[in-house]
Formats: sequence, C-alpha cells, structure tokens
Amino acid sequence: MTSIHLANLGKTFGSFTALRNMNLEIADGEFVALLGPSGCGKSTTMNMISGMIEPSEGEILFGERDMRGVPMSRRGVGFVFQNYAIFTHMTVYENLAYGLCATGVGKAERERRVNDMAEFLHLTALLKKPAAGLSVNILQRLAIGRSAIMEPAIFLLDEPLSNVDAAFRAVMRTELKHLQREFRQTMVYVTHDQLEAMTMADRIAVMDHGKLLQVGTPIDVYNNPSNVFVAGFLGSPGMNLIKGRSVASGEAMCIDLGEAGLSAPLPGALFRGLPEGKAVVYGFRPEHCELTDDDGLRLPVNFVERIGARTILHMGQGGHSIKGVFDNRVPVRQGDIVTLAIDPSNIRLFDADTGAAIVETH
Ligand SMILES: Nc1ncnc2c1ncn2[C@@H]1O[C@H](COP(=O)(O)OP(=O)(O)OP(=O)(O)O)[C@@H](O)[C@H]1O
Repeated sequence: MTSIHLANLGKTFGSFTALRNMNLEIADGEFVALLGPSGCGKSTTMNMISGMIEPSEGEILFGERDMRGVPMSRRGVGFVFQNYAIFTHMTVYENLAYGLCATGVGKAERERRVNDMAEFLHLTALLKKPAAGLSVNILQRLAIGRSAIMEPAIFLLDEPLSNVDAAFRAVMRTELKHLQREFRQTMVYVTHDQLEAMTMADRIAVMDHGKLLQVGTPIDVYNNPSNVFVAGFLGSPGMNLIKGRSVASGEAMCIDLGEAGLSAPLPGALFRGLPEGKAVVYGFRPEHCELTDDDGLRLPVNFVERIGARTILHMGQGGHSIKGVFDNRVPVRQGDIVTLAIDPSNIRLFDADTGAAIVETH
C-alpha cells in the first residue's frame, strides 16, 4: 500500500492551463474519486499520477518517494481506461495471466492467482474462451481483472464504466468496491458520474475548470458543499440555487428572492453575522422541502415529472426554477399553486459574488 501526495500540482498545454495548484493527500488504502464535468482536468491529474505525462509544476509523492522522472513502468501503478485494453487474440485465461508471465511469476502461483481473480470477477466459466467473442461489458470486467491481478499498490481507473450498459454498471460499482476492500489498494477513480463517486469512494475530490474545489466524504460534500458549483453539481436534481438579497425581518433576517416577490425565511440562529443587503444565493436540496398549508414559498407548478417511486415537481415564476422531490402519491397537477416549506436546518447560503458557502455563525 502507498499513499499519494499531490503538492501544488499544475499542468499547462502550450498557453492553456489544464490544472492549477492541486493539493491532495490520498492515504494508504483509500478510495478517492476525482469527480467533475468533462474537461475539468481529471484525466490530466490521473495521467500525471501514472507517469504518462509530466507535471508542469508541483510534486507527486508516493509515500516519501518523489515521482519526478520515474517512468510509468517503475511506479507500481495499475491503470484501467474507459476503453478496455485487451488482447483479443488471446483467451480470457491468457489475458489474466499475461502480466504475471511477463514479470516471471511461477506457473503454480500464476494459476492460483488467475483462478482466484476469475472467481472474484465471475469469469471462471469463460477462462478458455477467446476474448474476441466477449461483450463490451465482459471485456471491461476482464480489463479490470488483468490490471488488478498484478496487485499494484496504486490502482488508477479512468472512467472504467462509461462504455458499459447501465445495469452492468450498477453491478460493477459493487464489485469494484469489493475488489478494493479485498486488496486494500490505494485507488484513484476518475468519473463524471456522481453516483459512482458517491457509492464507491471514501472521499470525493470535486473539480471544475482545472481546479480542485472541495474534498470530503461523499455525505459531507453532499450536505455541506463549499461553493455554488459543488452544490449544483451533486444531487439529482442538484441543489435549488436562487439569487437573492438579505433583508431584515423583525428580529431575524430573511432573503428577498427578487423579481418574483418571493421572500424566504432564514431560521433565527442561522447566518447571524449576515449584513443586510448582501447578495447571496439561497440553496436547499429538492428533498428538503414539503408542501404545507401554512406560510412558505407560494409557487406555480410548471411540470410534474413522475419517475417510479419519486415525483419531481418543477415550480417557479419570474425566472426561478425550483425543484422538489416527493413520493409518487403527491396529489399535485401542472398549473396548481403550491406552498413550499423548506427545512430550516438544510438551508445553505452562498456569497453571490465569490460562490463560496457562507458558513453559519453562532
Ligand atoms: N495533450 C493535450 N493538449 C492540449 N490540451 C489538452 C491535452 N490534454 C488535455 N487537454 C485539455 O485539458 C483540459 C482537461 O482535460 P482532461 O482530459 O484532463 O479533462 P477531464 O476532466 O478528464 O474530462 P474528460 O472526461 O472529457 O476527459 C481539456 O480542456 C482538454 O482539452
């Protein structure tokens, strides 16, 4: 097992900066997901960890060891890409055994490891089959097995499930997590799919535009996003984010949500230090509101989206788009006017200028 330390890591391609000042500590045996939209710098970061490309600035340490100038073949990393790298002229067995043969692992040991890995990944019945005839799903499972069998101290996976079908992806999420627990490897997993990151990773590193925005456990990043981008990116649908301005309301403070004449209460003790007139973004997750007959945000329902167990109400006026998640029995139709009560403990505020979370003061 090996820890990874990225210090002030940066990468430029000509005049374009793909990654800036990335600092991240990944502990021995930890599973960290690099999560972010296309082009945010995830693969660039991964390729520098693997040794495929050199950083323009900063350092990469494995344990205490500086990786500068160390070629990929000497870094002890396993790498699985989106597009499986499988020898199609070989059988499943030969593919799994390939790396072990190349590094001189003896026949008995090789057979034991191939059989163990095949069983682990449900490939035993296919061992004698030529890889050429296998489905994309199975080929990707084989690619993961072929890399994992080498028991690399560091296992890097770059969007390994993006080409497999949805049902198989769900199965593989469980298997990959299981694999990592079994081998206790340090795993770095690149994905733009928040479900993969949320379900598998010990910690998630959220990136955007070549910057690391937040690192934390899935639940912490979800519950306490450090800025507006993370709040909107995580969650399906993402957090409701409404621009407004703080105004005094008797003893307390509320947020004037602008053009639509909406006003949202801020619970008493929360955000005590907020100055009046501050431009903010008022956030709450779609699952943190309910319909009420009392006071709340009065909103027209523009669309009712029924998705099996859940119903998503799309509400709002005057440019506001607010989503609420309810169970599938919610008796609401398009065109109704509803009143929304927001769970006060789950209201989040962000600075409208910087996007940074405004943290509660007590
Ligand atoms: N060799 C290169 N030369 C020039 N620009 C590059 C090169 N490699 C990556 N980039 C650019 O750097 C940015 C980050 O790319 P990167 O592949 O790291 O993104 P990503 O987050 O992994 O997204 P994706 O999932 O789409 O690959 C992109 O704008 C990309 O076009």
